[in-house]
Amino acid sequence: MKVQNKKIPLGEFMEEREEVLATWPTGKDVDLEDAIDYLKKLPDHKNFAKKLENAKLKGITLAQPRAGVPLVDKHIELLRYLQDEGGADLLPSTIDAYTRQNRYEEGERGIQESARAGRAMMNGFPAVNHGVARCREIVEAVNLPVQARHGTPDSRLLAEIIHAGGWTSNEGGAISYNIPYAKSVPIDRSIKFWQYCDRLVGYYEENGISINREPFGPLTGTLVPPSISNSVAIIEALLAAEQGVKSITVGYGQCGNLNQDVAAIRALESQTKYYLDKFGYDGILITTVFHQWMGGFPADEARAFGVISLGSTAAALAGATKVIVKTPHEAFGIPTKEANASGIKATKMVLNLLAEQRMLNSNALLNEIEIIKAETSCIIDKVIELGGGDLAEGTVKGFEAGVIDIPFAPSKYNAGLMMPARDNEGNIRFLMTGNLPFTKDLKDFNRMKLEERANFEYRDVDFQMTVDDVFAVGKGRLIGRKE
Ligand SMILES: CC[C@H]1O[C@@H](n2cnc3c(N)ncnc32)[C@H](O)[C@@H]1O
Repeated sequence: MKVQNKKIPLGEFMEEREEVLATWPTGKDVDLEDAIDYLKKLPDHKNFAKKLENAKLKGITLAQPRAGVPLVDKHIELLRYLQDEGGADLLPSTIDAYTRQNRYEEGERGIQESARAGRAMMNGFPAVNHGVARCREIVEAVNLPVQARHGTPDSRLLAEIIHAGGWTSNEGGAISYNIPYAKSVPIDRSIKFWQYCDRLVGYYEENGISINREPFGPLTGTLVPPSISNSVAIIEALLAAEQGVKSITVGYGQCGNLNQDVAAIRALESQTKYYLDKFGYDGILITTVFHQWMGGFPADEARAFGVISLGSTAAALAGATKVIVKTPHEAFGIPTKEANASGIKATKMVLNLLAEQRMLNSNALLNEIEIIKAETSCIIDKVIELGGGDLAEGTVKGFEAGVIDIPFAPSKYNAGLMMPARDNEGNIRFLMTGNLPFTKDLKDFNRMKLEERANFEYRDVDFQMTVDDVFAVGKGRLIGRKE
């Protein structure tokens, strides 16, 4: 399938909408004129893009949980609790796994079973099955903006329903909701799916409605080097801007070394701006989101709060616009509303204590920013070259060539030739670069940093470092030190 990084012509887009809205009965309730009218009436404090813009202006970091249960009344109860008791600044609706695979029949069954059982029989909120009117009930029941968070390669119908339903942000992207989430969705298909979602946001923007888009930063959430996740975020930001998206939140998942985590956010924000400017997209509101630790969590709740507080510290010192909150139930699964609220409270305690503080520009910080930017530029510039100047085509070719390569990704379209490991301070480095287009200097730098650790631990630089690092945090350490 031919892909092109070009804004979808309105007529072509409207034609495709007919087909998308017909894929499930609730699609027929989406009426763009009615949706624009409804969204125009939403107060600013319920608009995701506006709340992020305000936070960026004030230099504050907002706290947002993940949360989703199958039934509307229970979901409203949950979100109100996280708003009132937890103190959330922004609200999610985490979408269930069936909806993420467009398996709406099972979504329907999941709703019936949850109603019958009196408890959640699915791991999220099936927004497509519930439809526009019920999504609006949620927006009307809370005082905060609502965002769809999920992992859907084909989010076209979901995007139509949630935006018409008053949810003013959608998370995801052609790479970030495909490669880490699906085994066999071709990149060219997910690029087209997400160009549609972004074009829908572009249509709302052309009609005076601000809607935020948030590429999923952490990807597989397992030892992902900052330049890999930053490259993906910037590529998805550029693809979104071409379709008319004006509010973009680029994200990053905490890796654990405080200096590298702050550097990653600083590099991400400035390089996103650099590439958007370079390709002539102006007037874009760029914000950042820091995801608290996405890897294995300690089962002990007190230790879990330690991890949550470290992530909050990194987000605050980095000056991220938003932080995604974990809960003390992370090691077990879907949290209770109480556990979810306590994760937010712990996070906001740290954010408030650090409100007036930022990581200072030390040599270590500036050097790490430069390394991340240099690695990221190598990847993005090569992707554009492979595409003959077209970013969409270059992304397809980039994955085929292993120029973009995400560690531990399930997708069969991911090369899987690169391998990460931590250096002696816990920074994520490249143990193997596979076909990543790094300069010799960058490869030598990464090798040198891993040799420092190997010498310190009297071990070889090898894959065992990676294996030990994968399990370290669950065991209460950052670096998987040789026993
Ligand atoms: C991206 C993965 C993250 O999403 C979290 N998650 C997934 N579904 C839900 C859910 N339904 N409620 C709260 N958190 C959730 C999960 O715990 C993990 O931290």
